[in-house]
Amino acid sequence: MASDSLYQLRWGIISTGYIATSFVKDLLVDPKTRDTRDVAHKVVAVGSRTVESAQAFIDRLIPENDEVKAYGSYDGVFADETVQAVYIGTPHTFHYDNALAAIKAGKHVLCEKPVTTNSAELRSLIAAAKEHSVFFMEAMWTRFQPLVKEVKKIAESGDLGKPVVLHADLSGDFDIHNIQTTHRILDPALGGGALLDLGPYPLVWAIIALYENPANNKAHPSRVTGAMVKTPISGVDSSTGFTLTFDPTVSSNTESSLAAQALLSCSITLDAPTPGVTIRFERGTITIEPPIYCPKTFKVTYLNKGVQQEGAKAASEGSFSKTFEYVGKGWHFQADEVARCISQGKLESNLWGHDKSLLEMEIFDEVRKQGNYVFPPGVEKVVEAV
Ligand SMILES: NC(=O)C1=CN([C@@H]2O[C@H](COP(=O)(O)OP(=O)(O)OC[C@H]3O[C@@H](n4cnc5c(N)ncnc54)[C@H](OP(=O)(O)O)[C@@H]3O)[C@@H](O)[C@H]2O)C=CC1
Ligand SMILES: O=C1OC[C@@H](O)[C@H](O)[C@H]1O
Repeated sequence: MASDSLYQLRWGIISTGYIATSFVKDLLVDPKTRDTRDVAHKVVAVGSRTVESAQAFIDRLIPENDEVKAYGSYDGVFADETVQAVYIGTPHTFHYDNALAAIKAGKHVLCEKPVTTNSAELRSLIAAAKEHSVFFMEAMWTRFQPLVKEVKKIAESGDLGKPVVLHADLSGDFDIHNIQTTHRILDPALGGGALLDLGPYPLVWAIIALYENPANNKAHPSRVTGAMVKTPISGVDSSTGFTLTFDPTVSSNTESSLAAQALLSCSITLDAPTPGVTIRFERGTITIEPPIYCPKTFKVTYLNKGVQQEGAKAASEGSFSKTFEYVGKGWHFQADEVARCISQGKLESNLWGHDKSLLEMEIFDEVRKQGNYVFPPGVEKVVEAV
């Protein structure tokens, strides 16, 4: 594709709940409002468990487009030849089956977080996507926020030194004493609890600031610890704390000089704290204001400590803050990445590739193991052979 031409991606939408609605509203925002000029989006089909719900979704969100097809099943969207890419917005425990069906139908896939319920399911999906030569990505929208690009630039410039400690929390009060136990946040059969729903966000910040730091050289954390508080209402985790330790290592395939820890937490009974993320470096601190999934404001404070050390760069004095604004809620940036990758024939994103989703799911497996959170039988469609 020539770089000055516009590539329009034709989407099929799976499910009609909260996140599918939010995503489609953002797909309909004019890409030029965010200075995106190379890609654009078109919704061509919507699949729901009932055709009435699919049609109501279209009437509500895309009333002026009478070419969008409504299907009373997800399979209808997978079989639709006009659909190039499928967006999956069902509860966690359906992601594996829905994504696999889409991949087998030859569709590119953007699947909500957490991409699967465990790492074995994800490995199976990655293998299927490669076999069918389709693009596959977890909808980790935070990674594509404009603020993240800027924070990474500062964090990796060397002015602040290396990162040492990262604190991140995403909590949200779901009023768990007054909602039904069949709500996806409480029901273990839907992968309920804080870790799988909110945990991806503190973790994505650890991946952005520590795992992706060039000094880490893509080494995995050498230790992961986790502990869970379970609610007696349904047995799912109401709060989870987990830590990742990155030790300097030299091995046959990696050499990392990063010595850092991430202290991460999430809760379904509390509001989000401020700041939501604190990244402490040798010579300064970056804080991120909530919501940490689509943050708009960060602050950098320079300590100017140790600048006399040989090789240390002199940092600026004091502190500064920066705020970002854009039209829409921020889900469109990941859609642009999907369209861009597909237009370039890529099967995964460089920014949020398969390795990062796999790291996420392996960490969640370990934290659930240490927290003794076992899903009901049948939830995990693929399990690792022991
Ligand atoms: N990226 C983000 O910011 C967010 C991501 N999410 C993620 O999106 C996923 C869905 O969350 P959310 O939109 O809040 O959930 P909702 O309950 O609002 O919507 C889920 C939809 O999935 C479909 N569905 C299929 N089977 C079932 C079932 N057995 N029970 C319930 N729904 C079913 C339904 O659509 P239909 O009837 O049309 O088939 C339903 O509307 C989760 O994995 C969550 O982690 C959620 C919120 C924000
Ligand atoms: O992804 C999410 O972000 C915001 C939360 O409120 C929601 O439950 C979660 O799924």
